[in-house]
Amino acid sequence: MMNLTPSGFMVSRVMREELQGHRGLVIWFTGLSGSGKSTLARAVEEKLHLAGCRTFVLDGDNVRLGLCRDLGFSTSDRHENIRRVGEMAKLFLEAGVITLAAFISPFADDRQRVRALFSAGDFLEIYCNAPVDVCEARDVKGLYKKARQGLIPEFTGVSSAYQAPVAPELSIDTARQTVDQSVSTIFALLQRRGFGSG
Ligand SMILES: Nc1ncnc2c1ncn2[C@@H]1O[C@H](COP(=O)(O)OS(=O)(=O)O)[C@@H](OP(=O)(O)O)[C@H]1O
Ligand SMILES: Nc1ncnc2c1ncn2[C@@H]1O[C@H](COP(=O)(O)OP(=O)(O)O)[C@@H](O)[C@H]1O
Repeated sequence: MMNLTPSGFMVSRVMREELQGHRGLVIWFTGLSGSGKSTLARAVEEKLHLAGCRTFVLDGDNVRLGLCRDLGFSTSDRHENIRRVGEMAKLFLEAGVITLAAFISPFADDRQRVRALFSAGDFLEIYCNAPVDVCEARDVKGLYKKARQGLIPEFTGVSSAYQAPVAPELSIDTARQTVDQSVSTIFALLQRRGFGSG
């Protein structure tokens, strides 16, 4: 394409991980608006941080105010949003960080392309599974109400599709579980993968 040569640096991912004492990881939360992605990403991050891990949360709302401020919610803009976030998560992984990405990421092919950026074991997909009526009843930001009034076009679950993951590493029923139960379920998986002390 262009005349680009990736640089080799003196400090590798493995050297960073050895210095800090744990591996990097990408934990990707997908689900409807209000399904619990941000809540769980924040809670898991806090617990990992207190256990001495280097962490960072990438979240739809904050990324869309900066890096992706030029993007809206059309299918092609969501596609570009998830592509950029996937690439950013890859950079964070090289930096050795445990990255918690919380994006609706409604389309299966976009999520698959993100997954393909990573080696097995470096990427965990967590489906925050709650029916749209539960998310709508929560209406954390009042967006469902606006979407039903026709004030927000292409709103996921109302006027834009959400394709549920078929084989995520974890599917969490956030409609039935408490936040604490969901955090424990995630930590059980992380501990099986050698992360955190619980
Ligand atoms: N049309 C439409 N559809 C869905 N969501 C909308 C829309 N307009 C604004 N918002 C707000 O944007 C947040 C979702 O951004 P994402 O980057 O996660 O979306 S996507 O993955 O590109 O589909 C989403 O945040 P969460 O509620 O945390 O999911 C909303 O606050
Ligand atoms: N098991 C659970 N996991 C995550 N959130 C839950 C759970 N049970 C109830 N909730 C509530 O659901 C809401 C989810 O909102 P939020 O995390 O902003 O969702 P999202 O980031 O997916 O839009 C919060 O008010 C949270 O307290």
